[in-house]
Amino acid sequence: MELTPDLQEDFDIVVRRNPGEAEFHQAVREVLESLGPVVSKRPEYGEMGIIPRICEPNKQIIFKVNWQDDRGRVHTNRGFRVQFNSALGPYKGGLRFHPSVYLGIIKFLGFEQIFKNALTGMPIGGGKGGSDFDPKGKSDNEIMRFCQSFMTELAGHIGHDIDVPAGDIGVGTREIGYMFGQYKKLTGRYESGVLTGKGLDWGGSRARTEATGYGTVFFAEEMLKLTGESFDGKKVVVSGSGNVALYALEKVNQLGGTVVAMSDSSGYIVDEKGIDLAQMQELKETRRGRIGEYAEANASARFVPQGMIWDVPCEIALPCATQNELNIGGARALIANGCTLVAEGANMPSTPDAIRAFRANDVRFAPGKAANAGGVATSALEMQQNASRDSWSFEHTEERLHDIMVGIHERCWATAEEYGAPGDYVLGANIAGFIRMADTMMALGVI
Ligand SMILES: NC(=O)c1ccc[n+]([C@@H]2O[C@H](COP(=O)([O-])OP(=O)(O)OC[C@H]3O[C@@H](n4cnc5c(N)ncnc54)[C@H](O)[C@@H]3O)[C@@H](O)[C@H]2O)c1
Repeated sequence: MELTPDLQEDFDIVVRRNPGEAEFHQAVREVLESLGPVVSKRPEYGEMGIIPRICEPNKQIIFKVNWQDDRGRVHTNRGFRVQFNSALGPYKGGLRFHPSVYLGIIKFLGFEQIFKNALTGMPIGGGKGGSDFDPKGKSDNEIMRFCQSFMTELAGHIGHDIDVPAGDIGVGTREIGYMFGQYKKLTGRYESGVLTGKGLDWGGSRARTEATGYGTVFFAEEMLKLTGESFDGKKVVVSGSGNVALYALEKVNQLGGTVVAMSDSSGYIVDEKGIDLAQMQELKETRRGRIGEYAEANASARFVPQGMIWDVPCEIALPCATQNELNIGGARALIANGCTLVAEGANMPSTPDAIRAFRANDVRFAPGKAANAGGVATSALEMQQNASRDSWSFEHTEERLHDIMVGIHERCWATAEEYGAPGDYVLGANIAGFIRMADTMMALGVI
């Protein structure tokens, strides 16, 4: 899609200033493509330089992380924290440990995060961090030593009123625990609100583990309701088998749908009988095994080591693994097999040409910054519980999450309609998130 000349100029500056950061350019372009109608309606945003200010992170911190493996060998990784925008509250966003991590990945995720957090309506700014450390195959002690060393470098930059990291790919409750322990030791303070995704015994929130996957399904449920449909009896494909994917599976099951395929980076499994949650949790959360083992244990399932999970016929697709995992080939396969709804549990899993194909073929499409916002929203609920030294029930927290997702859906839907693009959740999410941030930045002055 073409950009208006002013937005093109803003985008050219982003590309020039951040060379080689393809994912960051992709995330910025996708947002700018939606903003044409807003900046022409509200020229004051242009006069106050809101867009260039939003595209430039407040701070980008890069640090060295040395650690020793179980045989005493020394390794050096790189750590990142990008504090993108704090107009609406302390920086908030996860930490990713994966060998593909470099500054461009963290910036794309941080940029997405500021719009997502704005959309939730909660008092949280946007940030993201991580490391090129590969947790795969590491012992528990190696993970602990890495997390401690990472936090030794990060601790001086975060705090419950400054920046509150959480989990993402490769970072779950175990890693948050080791990092929280090290932060406590370094600072001498029990500052519960400095990290979210904590264990329930030490300040975590019920339903946080489930929140991103549940929230994605709640969002898709709202989309279905508009045409009088539900998950009941629907065939669903969920990519990934990590935190987001597992709890999307659980909620789809609860709503009467059947998840027939899931994946990890080694391939995918198909089980027309429906994938069993308890077995998958045991395999992925407890044993941390490879997905092919599920097919070895279940006669009704088969493992496909190569190829594309999107070839599996389904009515609903929930990409919940990683960025750019659903390309034009995947989109064409989904469309040809009759898929009518795609909701992103992962961040930016669909490539721009895949999204264009969904639009052109009337496939309802929910972008991650709206559909997966339940995770960060529940992190904000965890911060609320920490601040009041309270602990809510699972039911209460899930109900809050559900209400938040219904609210985000409504906001995206109404905004898309207001700007003349009914049903365009990409445009609705980008504009609704942008306006809340832009108005706040105007109110706070040029700082
Ligand atoms: N955890 C959260 O609360 C949260 C919130 C919002 C968005 N997200 C996004 O959801 C996605 C998944 O995060 P997660 O927390 O479930 O992480 P996770 O580490 O628990 O799981 C990641 C999953 O993706 C799979 N995967 C990674 N690279 C892959 C590849 N190249 N091909 C196929 N599968 C691959 C892994 O095997 C694993 O199953 C990410 O895009 C993340 O940014 C997570």
